[in-house]
Amino acid sequence: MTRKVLVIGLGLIGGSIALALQKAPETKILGYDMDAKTREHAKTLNIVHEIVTDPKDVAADVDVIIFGTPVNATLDWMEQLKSWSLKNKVIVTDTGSTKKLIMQKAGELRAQGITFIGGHPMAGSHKSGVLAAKAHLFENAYYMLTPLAGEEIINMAQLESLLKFTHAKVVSVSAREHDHMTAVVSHFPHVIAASLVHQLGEENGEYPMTRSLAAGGFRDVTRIASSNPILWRDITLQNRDELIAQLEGWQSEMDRVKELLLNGNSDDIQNYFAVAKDLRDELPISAGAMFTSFDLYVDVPDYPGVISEVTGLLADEAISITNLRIVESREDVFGILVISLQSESDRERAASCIQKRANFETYIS
Ligand SMILES: NC(=O)C1=CN([C@@H]2O[C@H](COP(=O)(O)OP(=O)(O)OC[C@H]3O[C@@H](n4cnc5c(N)ncnc54)[C@H](O)[C@@H]3O)[C@@H](O)[C@H]2O)C=CC1
Ligand SMILES: O=C(O)C(=O)Cc1ccc(O)cc1
Repeated sequence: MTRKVLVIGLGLIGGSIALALQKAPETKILGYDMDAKTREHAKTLNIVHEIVTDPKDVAADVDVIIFGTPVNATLDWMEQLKSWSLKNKVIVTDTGSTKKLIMQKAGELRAQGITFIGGHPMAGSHKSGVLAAKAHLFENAYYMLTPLAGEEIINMAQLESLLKFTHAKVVSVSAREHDHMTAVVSHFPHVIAASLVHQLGEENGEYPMTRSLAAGGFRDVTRIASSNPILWRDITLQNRDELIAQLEGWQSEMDRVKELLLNGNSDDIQNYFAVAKDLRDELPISAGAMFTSFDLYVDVPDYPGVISEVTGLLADEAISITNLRIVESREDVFGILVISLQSESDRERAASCIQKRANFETYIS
């Protein structure tokens, strides 16, 4: 019997899950996204087997529902789910970065006989959207599940047997533990990254050259400030309490640093950095594909020689390419050429060259 999986929200995470789960035997992946362009891309790129126009219409026929939506949208969908007709044994899960409010809502679903097991793959990137989706995104990364207390073993086993096709390491934690730990290693660092960029922005008036000097270190610690603002608005709102606690901890840490600076004791200052270095160097090398290449997506018409035409244009302008792949090219639809470049500025130059000289549409996902 074919198992049917419905993925709602086909961006970076939903798209990647859909691609990974296509490897599960006898499994049909249906997908929905509220954005028409995303639906179109998901279809063209074979991210799912079938696109649906309204999830409610197919819900009664699916075995697993997975939300790949921003966490506030997931809460809205969970509310709507209460009025849908569903299979008795349906398993509903999500991929959201926060769990406390989602698992509260899961309790309401359980009261109506619907099984919801929270999920959160700990891999991703600052990129968003369906064009960034990759089948191997979750390989070797942790994938946290947050079952409600007393969740039936059979439901957990079924979900885990599906998720094994992501090749992630599945672990179960409580929603409270989840939101605390992710605040420390993920949510709060995003706030700090954004705040550093704001601080740089304030230099613009008096020292406009500062931003041109922002090199490796600044870029490393602020990469995640380029993430999707809607995603991070929702995560921040849902994990506010933990974030406020982190912020208070950070403020005392900054007071400690201020004290070190005021005292000006060189041993103490060196020791501050030495302890941090040891802790950082001892961090387990955690997997999970984090993408830092500068990819440019180009809609190319399907005619012979089109790829060499594009690469020729870039060569003319001395723009180096680090990788090139073509994702799906079917009769009468555009193929999408993914060109990896060495830097943001190379990507900008490549985009403007291709748009101007070939008149092909480009995206940076
Ligand atoms: N970006 C990351 O690295 C990671 C994100 N997550 C979580 O995964 C979820 C998805 O994030 P991404 O894939 O990164 O975001 P994304 O922005 O790449 O994709 C979200 C998709 O959901 C669609 N969408 C938004 N609201 C919708 C709605 N009401 N109904 C249907 N579709 C809707 C958007 O059109 C978009 O295609 C979020 O809950 C996020 O917290 C989890 C792990 C890593
Ligand atoms: O790009 C990065 O380093 C990330 O931090 C990606 C990420 C974003 C959100 C998550 O819930 C988990 C991982």
